[in-house]
Amino acid sequence: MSDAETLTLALSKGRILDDTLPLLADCGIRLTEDPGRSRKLIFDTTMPGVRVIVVRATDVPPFVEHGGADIGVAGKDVLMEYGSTGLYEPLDLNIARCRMMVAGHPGANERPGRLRVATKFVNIARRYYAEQGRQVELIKLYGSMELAPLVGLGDVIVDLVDTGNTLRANGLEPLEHITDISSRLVVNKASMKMKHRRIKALLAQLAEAVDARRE
Ligand SMILES: Nc1ncnc2c1ncn2[C@@H]1O[C@H](COP(=O)(O)OP(=O)(O)OP(=O)(O)O)[C@@H](O)[C@H]1O
Ligand SMILES: O=P(O)(O)OC[C@H]1O[C@H](OP(=O)(O)OP(=O)(O)O)[C@H](O)[C@@H]1O
Repeated sequence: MSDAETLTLALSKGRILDDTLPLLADCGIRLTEDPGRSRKLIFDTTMPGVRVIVVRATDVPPFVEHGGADIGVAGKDVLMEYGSTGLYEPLDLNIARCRMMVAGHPGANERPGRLRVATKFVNIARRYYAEQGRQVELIKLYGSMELAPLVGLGDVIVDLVDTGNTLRANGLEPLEHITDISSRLVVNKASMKMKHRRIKALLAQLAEAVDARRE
């Protein structure tokens, strides 16, 4: 199959890969090697002309927007933080569901004056507090946000919460709900035109697989 007909799908290791592989399998697409056991970054699949690349979660939007992949799966958090309009986002895959929350010690968000907010989601936090008309100081972190309020690095955090176990284990509480999060299928705009027939068919299959799981 020529390159013009090959579909490249960008996934990220971890939750997205774990949750997307069963959906792809429902569409008859299986990786020919286990990505969990391989150091490879490009995987063939059982569907001719469909290959999967494995990138960091935050790298899925730039890979898809700039043509390194035709299609990708990314969390809404990652897409909101990325902030570009250069991607189509045609399908909510309803996987990796969680909530973007403000969290901290009880009442930490009610502290008067400029709130210090530790987060890896600085763009989302900036927009959220701008809408609230609240002055904040943002402290950019790359992980383990829950640690910040425990050691006095910021008053609150903006982070993802699912079961609430991580917050509880660290004596913190969810304080404000910012938005619900799930993973979305994103498509390169040029690929949508050039490979329309193949992408449309895959989208329809995935939409069906997502619906079947809701039932
Ligand atoms: N606790 C959670 N429950 C459900 N979904 C989650 C949870 N945490 C994150 N997610 C979703 O899964 C996506 C991928 O998260 P994952 O933890 O696998 O990667 P990451 O740690 O953000 O990536 P990286 O290690 O490259 O920084 C997130 O962007 C988010 O949409
Ligand atoms: O409410 P819970 O079910 O406890 O989930 C919330 C945790 O999940 C995510 O971290 P993740 O597990 O991805 O680890 P990370 O810090 O390595 O990103 C998020 O950043 C929280 O720490």
